[in-house]
Amino acid sequence: MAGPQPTLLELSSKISEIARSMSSYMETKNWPAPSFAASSVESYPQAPELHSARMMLIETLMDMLHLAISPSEFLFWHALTTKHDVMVLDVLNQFDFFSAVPIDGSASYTGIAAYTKLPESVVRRILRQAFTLHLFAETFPGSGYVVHTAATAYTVRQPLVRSWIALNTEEVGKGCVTMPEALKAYSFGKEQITQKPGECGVARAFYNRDGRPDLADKTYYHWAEEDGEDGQRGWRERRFGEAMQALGKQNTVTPEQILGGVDWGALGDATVVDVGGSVGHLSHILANSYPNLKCIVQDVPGLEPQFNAALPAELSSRITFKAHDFFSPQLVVADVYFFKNVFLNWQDDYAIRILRALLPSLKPGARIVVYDPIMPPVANEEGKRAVPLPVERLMTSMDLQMLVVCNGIDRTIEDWVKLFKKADERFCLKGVSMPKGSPFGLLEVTFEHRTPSLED
Ligand SMILES: C[S@@+](CC[C@H](N)C(=O)[O-])C[C@H]1O[C@@H](n2cnc3c(N)ncnc32)[C@H](O)[C@@H]1O
Repeated sequence: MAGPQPTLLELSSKISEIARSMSSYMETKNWPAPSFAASSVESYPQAPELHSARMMLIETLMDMLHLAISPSEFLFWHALTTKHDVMVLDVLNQFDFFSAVPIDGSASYTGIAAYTKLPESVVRRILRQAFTLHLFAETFPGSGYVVHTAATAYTVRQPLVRSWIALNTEEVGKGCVTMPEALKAYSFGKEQITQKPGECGVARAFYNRDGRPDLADKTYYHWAEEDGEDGQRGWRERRFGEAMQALGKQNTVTPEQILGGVDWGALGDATVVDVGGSVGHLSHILANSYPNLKCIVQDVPGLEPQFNAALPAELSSRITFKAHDFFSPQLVVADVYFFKNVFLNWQDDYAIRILRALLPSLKPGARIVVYDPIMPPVANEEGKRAVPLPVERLMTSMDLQMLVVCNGIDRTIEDWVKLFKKADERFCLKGVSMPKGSPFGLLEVTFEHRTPSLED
């Protein structure tokens, strides 16, 4: 890293300055600030100016923490602690420590051991590391009685987050461990990474351990759909659906940001196909905001019961579910095909197949709306970080999540332009809206259906 280096003192005064301005802003608006207590508010309010300040505060804190630890100790600490942080979260979740402690009271170690059916000695050791992450706490250090903190209380109030934790710790976490093995097997010494979903870290960990070529096209979704004994078949798929719902409930992204710059109202009585729409949470937002819209959620058949369970009665006449494989020709003629967080799962060969599968039903002027991460450039025109460090870190982690789970990718704007052109020259990128501070973008593409002329 060239150029002037920040000092601890400079960083600490920047931290105080931002913290002061955030606190006074919150006070003037009468907004309570989050605390460690179980009764704390769950998050900061959605105000763009507050969000920017918060990202800057986290960036500065991250820089200061790194400097305070020192370069050599950082490597030792990081390699030692982070995997145990993940393991501890996994154990808390799998053995349901969250229910073992009452939300408005405390539990003894003996009580937690009885509830979780784990030896008390291991309960104490797991919790001791958890406390260092503000996951549970003792009423006071050494009291022997454990209470919820704000973060663990969130799992009680929003239980779907537990499926998000499980997806990451139990499935993606194992895929991270086998990722180097997958890279050695399929990509080492090659110009490009393999495009095949069955050759990723998760495949190597679970369903294609021996690298069988006949399983190279098999995806995480196929595996999640079929895994499990008779009555339990599809449990991973259901849990994945819950994890997506939990992510959808995260209020860091507002419905306005998801719906972006598209003039949905101007569509009038239109049909929107929510392709790969999971249990329909995006369609709920759309149908709620625009009473003239009808939505058809298309996804794998196993998600239909969860779709039905999640569908609010007042929207049931306007949102329906249709099992559909998005690699097969699209059969529904619609005004808009909305793909939210779908293409990130697929390398270009597959993404192009998904786009081309739409062609049989695309009428002139039909729109394809894509909501997906848009990978920012590393640096802006001034040669500075293009996005704050915590946003950069979330983006790189999401990109690697795609790599590990399905050999997918988070694309830059240039990648998107190339992808649409390669899929079909008639796809025309009309606009991109990226809410400030958000890693996601909304791409609006129209299908310019030209009658071939003599020059063509
Ligand atoms: C990352 S999730 C996104 C879900 C939802 N759109 C959202 O934003 O929360 C990708 C979705 O694609 C679906 N999917 C995967 N393969 C599919 C296929 N071949 N045909 C249809 N849907 C598929 C999955 O079941 C899953 O719901």
